[in-house]
Amino acid sequence: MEKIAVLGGGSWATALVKILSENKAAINWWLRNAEDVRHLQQYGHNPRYISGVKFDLNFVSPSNDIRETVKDANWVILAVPAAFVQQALSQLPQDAFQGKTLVSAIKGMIPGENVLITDFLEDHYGVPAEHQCVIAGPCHAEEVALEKQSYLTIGSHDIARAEQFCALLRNRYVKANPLDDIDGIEYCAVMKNIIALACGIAHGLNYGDNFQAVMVSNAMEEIETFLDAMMPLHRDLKGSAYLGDLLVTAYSQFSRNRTFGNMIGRGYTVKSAQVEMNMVAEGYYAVQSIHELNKRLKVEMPITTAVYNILYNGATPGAEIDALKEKFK
Ligand SMILES: NC(=O)c1ccc[n+]([C@@H]2O[C@H](COP(=O)([O-])OP(=O)(O)OC[C@H]3O[C@@H](n4cnc5c(N)ncnc54)[C@H](O)[C@@H]3O)[C@@H](O)[C@H]2O)c1
Ligand SMILES: O=P(O)(O)OC[C@H](O)CO
Repeated sequence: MEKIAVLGGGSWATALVKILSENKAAINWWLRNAEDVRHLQQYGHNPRYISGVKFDLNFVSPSNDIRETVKDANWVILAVPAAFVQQALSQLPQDAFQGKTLVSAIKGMIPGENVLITDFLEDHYGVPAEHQCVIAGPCHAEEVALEKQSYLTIGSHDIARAEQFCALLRNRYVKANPLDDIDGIEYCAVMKNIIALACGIAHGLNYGDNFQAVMVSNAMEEIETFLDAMMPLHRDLKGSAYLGDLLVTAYSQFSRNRTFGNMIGRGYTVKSAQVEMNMVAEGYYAVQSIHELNKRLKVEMPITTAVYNILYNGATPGAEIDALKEKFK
């Protein structure tokens, strides 16, 4: 039997534990909150996120001891927001992941270091690139809970390893496919969150679907320009791990980033939007990282720049979106 450690207590970790445990893998599940662990052990539900999902505790062992959770696992899935990765892993020794496959389910970068999660794991924990996978694709935890048809893409330099992980995920409502462009899909997942923030901001300012469609079309060009400058490769951005993920985030009622942007467009401060959400909009942190990286690349990224100016430079959302309106074709 596969032994899988899942790290994180939010919506996505909860959805992944549902998928994997229903396939009868043994899951050690680390949540930082001891109260949530006790609730899960007693009632079989995560009290905070997608709490309608009931777990079979014959397959799921919740714990708030991260060392124990990771110890015997051959797969370790990281599903905490990027901003809290360093804090979460700080209790682990540097060789904690030796001989294991690390799977990042995170769509974000390490703030300050401005590196992808896979690069962070290689640099700080010595996990070789070929021992890593990422989970990509347009998939909201809320729809997994409802068992709505979903598609995941598993990126890895080691395609056989990615295929092995796909096999652990596939079920009646989840299709999973391997892909070797691990860095491309990781960067794209980071950038789509920034675009969803921009879509939310525009919506909050009362722009409609016509404008959003043009925003998303321009965003695809912005993502392509950035990826080509950062890591040139012939890739088909029409694939669901790229365009599909952008679309679900930009349009879905479940999107954290769009919701956060919408509040900013309606006049909330960053702090009040964060307090009201209870969930983490990765794009808030990502825009700072991408802005920093682009100081070196110097490619044209008008949407990213507008979101950065609004969130970090005190620019007025109305003025920034008005400026974009003139640039878009
Ligand atoms: N939710 C989805 O549908 C979905 C889908 C694909 C990928 N992801 C990615 O999964 C990752 C996890 O996001 P999520 O949606 O599960 O989170 P979430 O927004 O549902 O929940 C927030 C999480 O952040 C944790 N948290 C909040 N403040 C913290 C702090 N100060 N220190 C440590 N942890 C703190 C909470 O405990 C909780 O686990 C993100 O990178 C996200 O982009 C999410
Ligand atoms: O759509 P968001 O902003 O909730 O982000 C979650 C996932 O990345 C969707 O694939």
